Amino acid sequence: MSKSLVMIGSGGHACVLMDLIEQLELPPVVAYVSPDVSFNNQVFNGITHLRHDDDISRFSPDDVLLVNGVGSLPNQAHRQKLCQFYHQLGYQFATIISPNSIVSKSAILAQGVQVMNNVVIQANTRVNAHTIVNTGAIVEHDCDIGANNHLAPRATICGNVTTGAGVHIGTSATVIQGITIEQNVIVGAGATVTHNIEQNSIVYGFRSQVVNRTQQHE
Ligand SMILES: CC(=O)SCCNC(=O)CCNC(=O)[C@H](O)C(C)(C)COP(=O)(O)OP(=O)(O)OC[C@H]1O[C@@H](n2cnc3c(N)ncnc32)[C@H](O)[C@@H]1OP(=O)(O)O
Repeated sequence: MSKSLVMIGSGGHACVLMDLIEQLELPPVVAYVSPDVSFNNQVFNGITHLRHDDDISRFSPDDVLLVNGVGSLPNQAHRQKLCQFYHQLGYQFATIISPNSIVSKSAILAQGVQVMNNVVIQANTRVNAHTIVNTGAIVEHDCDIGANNHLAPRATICGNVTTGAGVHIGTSATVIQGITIEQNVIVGAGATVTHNIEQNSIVYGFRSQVVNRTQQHE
């Protein structure tokens, strides 16, 4: 990666990405875009502050890559809209992979994917564009994770799971093997998903059922 970087956003997710960019010894972040005029965060000291999205035109798409530092929470489309806005202007996004993550050589990570610290992504898994695989998440083998997903901290995605676009897997949630989760689903924090989930659903909680194993196999 030889182009300089421009950070979109200046909140918590952007600060974590700034740490990773430093650890990875990537090219410098030459500017950040944030509407916040009273912003006072040491992480961005000395870096050009662009207050409006349109100010990006000070940098040619030929010279910079963008890093989407806007975090992702359920029911918030802001991050995705910004991606579309900048793509339409011809800008491309950097893919950031923490040096403290384990990513299989056979995994495929699309443009703009962000893999944070202590993530594991196993063999033959694909992660589509602009998805965040957040701190400590596990994505097992042969998964197909959709675009603009957020796998929140410590989410566990077992093997052969498919997710549609815009899915949020909440922190510490578990999806068992072979499940399909359709687009725009929210899996709540700590939930365990054992059935396929239809689009635009919210999944809460975990229902433990106790079945006598002897009777089960009679
Ligand atoms: C680096 C970072 O910090 S990344 C951030 C990671 N964060 C996450 O992944 C959070 C994911 N979000 C959640 O789990 C949310 O609670 C959601 C999206 C599932 C639900 O949000 P909302 O629809 O706003 O629900 P709301 O907060 O109004 O709660 C409604 C009820 O459901 C309960 N509830 C909410 N979330 C959950 C959950 N994950 N599991 C069980 N119950 C829940 C609430 O306690 C509340 O119950 P009550 O009426 O008895 O008090």
